[in-house]
Amino acid sequence: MATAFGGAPGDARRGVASPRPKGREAKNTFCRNVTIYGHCRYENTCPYIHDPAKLSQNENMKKRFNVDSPSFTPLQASTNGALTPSARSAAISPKAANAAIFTPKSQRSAVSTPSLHTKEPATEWHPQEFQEFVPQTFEGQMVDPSASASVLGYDPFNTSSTIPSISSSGHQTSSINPYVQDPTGASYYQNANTFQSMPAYHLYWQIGPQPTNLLAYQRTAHDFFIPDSIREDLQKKSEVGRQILPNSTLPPIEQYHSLVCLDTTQHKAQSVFGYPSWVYKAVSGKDGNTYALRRLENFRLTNENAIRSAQPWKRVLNGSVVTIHDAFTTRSFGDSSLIIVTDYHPCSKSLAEEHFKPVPMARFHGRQAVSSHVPEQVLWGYIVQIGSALKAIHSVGLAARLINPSKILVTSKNRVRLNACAIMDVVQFENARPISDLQADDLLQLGRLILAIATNNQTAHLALPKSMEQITRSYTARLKECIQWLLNPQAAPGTPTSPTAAAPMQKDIDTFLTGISDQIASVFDSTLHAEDTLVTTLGRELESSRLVRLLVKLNFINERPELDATQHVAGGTTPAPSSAWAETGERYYLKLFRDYVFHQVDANGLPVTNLAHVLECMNKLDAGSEEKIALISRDEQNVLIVSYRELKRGVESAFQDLLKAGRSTGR
Ligand SMILES: Nc1ncnc2c1ncn2[C@@H]1O[C@H](COP(=O)(O)OP(=O)(O)OP(=O)(O)O)[C@@H](O)[C@H]1O
Repeated sequence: MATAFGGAPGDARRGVASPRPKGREAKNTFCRNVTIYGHCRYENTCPYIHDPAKLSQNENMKKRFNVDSPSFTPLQASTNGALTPSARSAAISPKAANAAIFTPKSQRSAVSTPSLHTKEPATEWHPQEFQEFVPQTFEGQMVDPSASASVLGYDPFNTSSTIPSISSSGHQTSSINPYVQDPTGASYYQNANTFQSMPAYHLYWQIGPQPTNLLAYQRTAHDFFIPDSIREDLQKKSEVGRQILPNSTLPPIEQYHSLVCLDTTQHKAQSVFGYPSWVYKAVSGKDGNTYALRRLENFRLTNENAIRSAQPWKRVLNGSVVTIHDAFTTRSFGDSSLIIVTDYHPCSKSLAEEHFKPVPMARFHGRQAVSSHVPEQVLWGYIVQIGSALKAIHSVGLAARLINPSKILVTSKNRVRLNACAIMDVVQFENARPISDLQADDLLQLGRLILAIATNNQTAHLALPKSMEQITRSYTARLKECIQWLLNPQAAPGTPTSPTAAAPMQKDIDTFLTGISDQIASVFDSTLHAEDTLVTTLGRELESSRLVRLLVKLNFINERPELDATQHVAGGTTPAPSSAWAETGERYYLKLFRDYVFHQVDANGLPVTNLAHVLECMNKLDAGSEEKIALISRDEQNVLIVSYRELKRGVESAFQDLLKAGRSTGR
């Protein structure tokens, strides 16, 4: 059996001597027999030289370097390093000028590192098929990098249907903007207009930390989708946000309809507002958004200006304040009620529910669960977030007035928002206190809130020395100092707050934020980490949506015999109705590919539902990989060997025909 190199297997191991030289080569070689045995038995017929004197002069000269050797001449500067045309270079075919740029193998194969011991399959070279690589996104948009955006007339924020670009000839051309709604929907699919063999980007670009024990090309199924916890959380929120009560007796209020009560308490006593209060989720008929409506039952408006005091709150847009949208009174419930319209945060609960809700333990016959210790970092998170909310509120001359565990919403893990702003301004409009008093009171209430959560006791401030002892035992001196500062009454002018301080300590939100700046930096850093994680997650979803669009495309085109008939009538390329998808048709393999991807069965004929297989196939199809797959007909009589590249070409052409057919029939 001959190997690829023409020798018999094992030749190399047996150490066979190299073949005897022939012709001119032999004439310049001294016979080894003369060297070893002193004479050659075949001197008459042996092609080697037996007389040392007969060795050619040329051969000797070649081996020595002497004065006759040609001197070294560098290439002429004018040629810029290029070889001057010589007889040798002239022999190269002019076609070589069109040859593709050399690309190292390792770069060509992005799939895996090529093994040094594996032979590359011999590929036929068709120069017309291979072009110089140009990233697709910029194909036809090669611009002078020095050209400014204004010269190009390109406004990245303009949503007009085309993006002007400069062609290689320097003329401005228009290319499709894939982000614009287009009636045909064609531009929504990547590479809609042309067949492109390689995607212009690296799929599944990795951001952030990776599992270390995987090879470069390996992925886990989780790498393709957002983490289960986030997905579950978002899905729950979406479900709860869309929830409606079919037989609800709650009336629509103004433009708000589909009311759902969010309060689980059946019997309402007077709440912190002085009125029984209810919270509803409702959909606005004006903008279709969902809002939270807080209703204060039996509220009588005695002064028109009272309701106007909610107006400035609309301008408080802070991440730690539930945004206020509107305030009005209504008689829709059969009484006179005050309604405050705020942002709706699905699946949220109050800080009271988070930290003070008794958890009955069935195993211990109704006894309450032992309180759990709240980590200090969580408490600092609350302090910084509420501090930021107070900064936004105080700087527009308002006061939060209610910093109470039941009126602070926990909208996601450790994310809190003040939820009762504006209400006290309306309700206690007549007996309003000076704003400086109210703002100082905000700081005091914040101190009580943190003390209550840290000691797991809502009335901890009533037994302050004992509570502070508890804080000393469980938390750092830094946190204790912070709580003490907040709980201290406003320093009177001229009273130094520390023995070393000459001037009285000013007690306002700015002083407070300056005092906790180290903690703000640490919370800010955690927020940045959380943001990085979310961006990574978003990146994964980007690729999932790409696959969804490819799947949609596949399903649009697969098995459309009726479309072939339309094309035939409309002058399409398909020869006869339904023939393209028939067993002899040019699109038959797309049908088989669908079976290959989705309808696989195991050796026992049982369906295989392997997500990794589907993702692998879809990505290879999208990339137009050269890899070949065997597609087997359903009766198992025929096997078609097709590359993903051919499949991709087939998908594109079928989809283009589909679009053409849609346009020609006016659909
Ligand atoms: N803006 C909002 N978005 C989403 N849910 C909210 C919103 N405001 C309140 N809720 C939900 O409504 C529930 C009740 O809120 P509320 O402020 O009435 O608390 P409460 O404990 O019932 O206090 P009170 O005894 O004063 O009525 C909260 O636990 C929360 O789940």
